[in-house]
Amino acid sequence: MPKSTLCERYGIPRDAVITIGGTVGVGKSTITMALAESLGFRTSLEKVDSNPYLDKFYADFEKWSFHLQVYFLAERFKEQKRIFEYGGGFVQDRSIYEDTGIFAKMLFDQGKMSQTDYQTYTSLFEAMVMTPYFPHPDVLIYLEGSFEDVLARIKERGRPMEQNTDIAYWEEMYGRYEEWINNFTACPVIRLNINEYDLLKDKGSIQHVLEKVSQRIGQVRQTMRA
Ligand SMILES: Nc1ncnc2c1ncn2[C@@H]1O[C@H](COP(=O)(O)OP(=O)(O)O)[C@@H](O)[C@H]1O
Ligand SMILES: Nc1ncnc2c1ncn2[C@H]1C[C@H](O)[C@@H](COP(=O)(O)O)O1
Repeated sequence: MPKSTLCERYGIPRDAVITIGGTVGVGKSTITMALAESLGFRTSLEKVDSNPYLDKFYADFEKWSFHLQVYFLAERFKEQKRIFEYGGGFVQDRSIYEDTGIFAKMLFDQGKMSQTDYQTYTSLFEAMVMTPYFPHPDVLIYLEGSFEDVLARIKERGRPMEQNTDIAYWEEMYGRYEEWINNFTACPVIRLNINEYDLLKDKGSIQHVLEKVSQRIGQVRQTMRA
């Protein structure tokens, strides 16, 4: 079936922006690519291999936290601009809200980023959000699973810098993600448990995700009409 027909069948606008959120290793990149492929959308992926600070950051959080956050912010800003200029039709791997609400805040709270650096970072973020390039996504698909499953995926993926990171870092992040999503209101949310689909064993399980997106977009439209 042509991809445009799939969008029509599921009532997903061709200019929609679908953002995938969730903790490290939960499966964001995998579902981003599958969803974009099935809808004929573009992807906005996090580039890990070309990140000049990530390895250094994992080796010394205090020294590199500010550099890394500014780098991620700049990369996400460029991606937001690209999405805006194409007029949507994107699946985005991680939201900018997670950079600020999870990572930067956690580093500051843990004393791994100074107050001055955190303030500079926050004011940069606020200035960026005020530009036209930051419309809210149409929907955020939040991936959730047990901590044990997420940890197993991080191990299986095997990025060396992540293997050497203390388990407490992932545990703290996992807890913060739960709290963050419970209070998230910037756009409609779909909570998707990672046991509800398995794109590695069954590519067709993307249909289940499409149905959920379709239902949520339908609900939003109904609320707007009422
Ligand atoms: N349904 C699945 N079952 C088992 N492993 C999965 C599944 N989806 C993704 N993975 C694996 O989990 C690891 C992390 O996935 P990835 O998409 O890179 O996560 P993220 O982008 O959230 O960090 C990868 O090794 C990936 O192949
Ligand atoms: N804003 C961030 N601060 C610190 N580390 C970050 C940030 N965004 C992503 N990361 C790290 C976490 C992982 O090691 C890689 C890629 O993230 P993933 O969830 O695997 O796509 O970058």
